[in-house]
Amino acid sequence: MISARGLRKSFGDFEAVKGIDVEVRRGEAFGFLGPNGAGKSSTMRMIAAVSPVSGGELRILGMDPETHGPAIRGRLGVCPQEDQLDNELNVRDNLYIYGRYFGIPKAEVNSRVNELLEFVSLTEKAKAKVEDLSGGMKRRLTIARSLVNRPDLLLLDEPTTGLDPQARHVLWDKLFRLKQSGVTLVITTHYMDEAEQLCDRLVVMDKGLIVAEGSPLALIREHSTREVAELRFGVAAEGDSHEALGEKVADLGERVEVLPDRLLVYSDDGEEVVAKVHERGLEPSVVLVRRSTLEDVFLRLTGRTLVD
Ligand SMILES: Nc1ncnc2c1ncn2[C@@H]1O[C@H](COP(=O)(O)OP(=O)(O)OP(=O)(O)O)[C@@H](O)[C@H]1O
Repeated sequence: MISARGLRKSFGDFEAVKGIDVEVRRGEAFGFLGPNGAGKSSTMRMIAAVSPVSGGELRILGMDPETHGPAIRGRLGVCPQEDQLDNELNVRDNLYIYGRYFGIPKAEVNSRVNELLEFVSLTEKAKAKVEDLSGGMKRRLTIARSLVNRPDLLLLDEPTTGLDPQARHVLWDKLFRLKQSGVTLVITTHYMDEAEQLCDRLVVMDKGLIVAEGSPLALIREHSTREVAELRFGVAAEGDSHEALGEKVADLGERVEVLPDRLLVYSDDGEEVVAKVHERGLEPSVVLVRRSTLEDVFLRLTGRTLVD
């Protein structure tokens, strides 16, 4: 569906995407995970055929975006980072106008709109004004709008940024069902839980480069341990700095990360780490044992957290 080789994007002297290779297969949910400024949106805009490629090779649905932009755009669904809905129109008309814009005949557009309203659970809001919708409803309407032309490939740029946890889960459910219906999804996100929930495969991007690639599970297995013990110490605990405390527990795991507010001890058995910490007379004020996530993978590969 998408094939990129040495893909680059420059803005003047600044290179936002520094030569990446990406292969997205039909029917999968593929993610670009990375912090703000990693180059995810710049990549997505090239894939959407709305921003020219600065270097390398890109094929979307087998076509070159430089020569086949309109043909590509006609077969894509694009859900941008910001909802660009028409506030003057009601919910239904937002979809209707878009369908007509794609040249779909009136009768067909009407049944398509009904179908989409049903799919995103907005049938009862069909006559509501866009400005009266919640953030989650607006996102769902934006997704419905991006599906008007029955795309094979749906591009979603940060689909749940700014939504509350419940609205995010509702949206994930809709995206999951779309994937089951055979639509290929390409998602950018800086939420590792979103990437873990939705993506079959993903690339981790940082500063315009791909730093890792694989399924969420494979990435975690390859770059982290099964569990992590998070230890927080009170102010001036033991009279030691975090670095010094990190030294004291360094041998308890495969590795230790010293963050400004906590220590992370990586081991396959977090409870055992905690027991040994106590045996050494150290008393963290907060202890949490959890499984490793993509956040740990990112930290391992870049030395930074995703929200830095
Ligand atoms: N039109 C532009 N002109 C100049 N610089 C740009 C432009 N668009 C993006 N950039 C820069 O390119 C870099 C990558 O931005 P991009 O939006 O692709 O990152 P991102 O990973 O999508 O982050 P975000 O989550 O903030 O959108 C950033 O440093 C950004 O400031």
